[in-house]
Amino acid sequence: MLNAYTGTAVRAAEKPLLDAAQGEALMRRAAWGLAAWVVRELRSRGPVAGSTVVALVGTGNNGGDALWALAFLRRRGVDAVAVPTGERMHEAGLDALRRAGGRVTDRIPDNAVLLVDGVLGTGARGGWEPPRVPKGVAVVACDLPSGVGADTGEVARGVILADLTVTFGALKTGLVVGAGAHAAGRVEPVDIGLSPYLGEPDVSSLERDDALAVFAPPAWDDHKYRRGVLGVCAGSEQYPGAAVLVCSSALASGLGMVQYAGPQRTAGLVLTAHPEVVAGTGVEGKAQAWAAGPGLGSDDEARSRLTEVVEACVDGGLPLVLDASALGLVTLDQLSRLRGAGCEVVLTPHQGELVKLVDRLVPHLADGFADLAKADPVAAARRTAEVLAVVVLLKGSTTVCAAPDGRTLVQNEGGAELATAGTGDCLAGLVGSALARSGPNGPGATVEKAAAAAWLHGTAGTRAASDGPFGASTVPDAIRRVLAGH
Ligand SMILES: NC(=O)C1=CN([C@@H]2O[C@H](COP(=O)(O)OP(=O)(O)OC[C@H]3O[C@@H](n4cnc5c(N)ncnc54)[C@H](OP(=O)(O)O)[C@@H]3O)[C@@H](O)[C@H]2O)[C@@H](O)CC1
Ligand SMILES: Nc1ncnc2c1ncn2[C@@H]1O[C@H](COP(=O)(O)OP(=O)(O)O)[C@@H](O)[C@H]1O
Repeated sequence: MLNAYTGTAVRAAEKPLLDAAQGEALMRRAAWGLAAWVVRELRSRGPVAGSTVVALVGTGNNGGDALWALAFLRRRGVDAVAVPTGERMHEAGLDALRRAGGRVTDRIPDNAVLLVDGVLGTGARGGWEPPRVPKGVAVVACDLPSGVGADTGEVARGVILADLTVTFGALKTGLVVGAGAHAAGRVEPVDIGLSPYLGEPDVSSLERDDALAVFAPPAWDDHKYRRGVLGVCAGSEQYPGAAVLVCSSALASGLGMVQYAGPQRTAGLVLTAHPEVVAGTGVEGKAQAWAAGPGLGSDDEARSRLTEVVEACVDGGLPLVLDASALGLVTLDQLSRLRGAGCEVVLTPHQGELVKLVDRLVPHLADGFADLAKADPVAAARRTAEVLAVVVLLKGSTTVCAAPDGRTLVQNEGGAELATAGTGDCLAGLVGSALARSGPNGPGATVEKAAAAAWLHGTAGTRAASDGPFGASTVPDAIRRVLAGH
């Protein structure tokens, strides 16, 4: 599990150390870590000594880190060049650079092989206008790419995309969410001794082992009902394929059984693709969790199919994931009855569906909510989860999974290749599978099961993309490969 903290929290954690006159020591530790990563980057591209490294240096402590790092690099024989972006530079850092034999110029030298972005860090207010960075120059951001909001990942205006971000004290939320995560590239944290002062993380991310624990292989004495039975209520005359995608993904994740409830023609398609699915028109059976919504449509039949599933979950205290059409049909009364029955409930909207859901079910939050969902998806998912008292999995370039108590997991495994019709149906099948496998009383918080599904889905998407462009029907096979360790 990786933990990330808001920039505000990291600054608060620095405070006791700054009050104890440890500021310069912290900065030198940070700069030493940055310089070490720059050396590794240089080495992977060619010789270290004699290569030109330029740093864009802002007016604050972020610039100070960059100047100290340049001074350390100069001692390794690097041609270390500072380019100031403001009226002043950190005094001690500049002094260190000068003493080490580095130089200050007003433009990026043509022979620079690596650029350190040391303009703005956690003290940034808004964005800036970056200069043009020559092609082929590696970019290493100091603490975070300048212009990325450390608390949210919002990019205000102007940012230089980094190949690597070396971040100090702790991962920042802004480096693992949305545009900030994209701008940061690979992220390497450097320990500067803040851990005792950090408190609870703002958001966390599941790593491979955490996610695979949720999708663990069967125990030697398991039987099919112990491995989990997922009920699927998806697909319609208009969108029959959704039913197949949900069932295929659930099966690929290794369940004991998938039970399908839907009209005959759709059931026929499901059975043609997967004869092992137990299909019927109603919800009777042995389902231990339900996935409802993909391709259901919005007519009376869709509404009554969803109602049937909700009632089955309320009666049995079963977990339920609601996706796509179900997000436009579910009522506040149904959600409250599910909660009352102790059911685990996960809603899986994308940004547009979340805004509509809030408009319809939580009108008092609706004002400005569309802007919030765009700028700060973590806050938007959290607020909705809290008000509706369910887990919200908000889809997008970052998948945000928020629990009603505020616990939030963010996953970034998938790339934009997943933005193709039907991949959300696959994700619904995986969330359903995670809920069914551990059963209603099984271990692991609901939000972790949702995040594990997002991890598997994103990793499968990346796996599928490595073979070229793909459609959603390829995702189940990629899920199997990921679980097989290929
Ligand atoms: N505290 C420590 O000892 C440690 C701190 N550490 C490092 O310090 C970083 C935080 O440093 P920080 O607080 O000095 O803020 P920073 O991010 O450099 O930016 C603020 C400066 O930029 C300016 N400015 C703001 N917005 C702007 C804009 N849009 N466009 C242009 N200018 C803008 C603003 O100037 P002002 O406008 O206020 O005059 C101010 O001077 C942190 O990320 C980490 O790298 C580590 O070394 C560990 C030890
Ligand atoms: N730019 C992106 N980067 C990474 N993943 C993305 C991106 N865009 C969409 N996705 C993922 O693709 C899936 C699309 O789901 P959804 O919008 O419900 O599609 P559909 O309804 O067609 O199945 C989600 O899991 C989402 O997180």
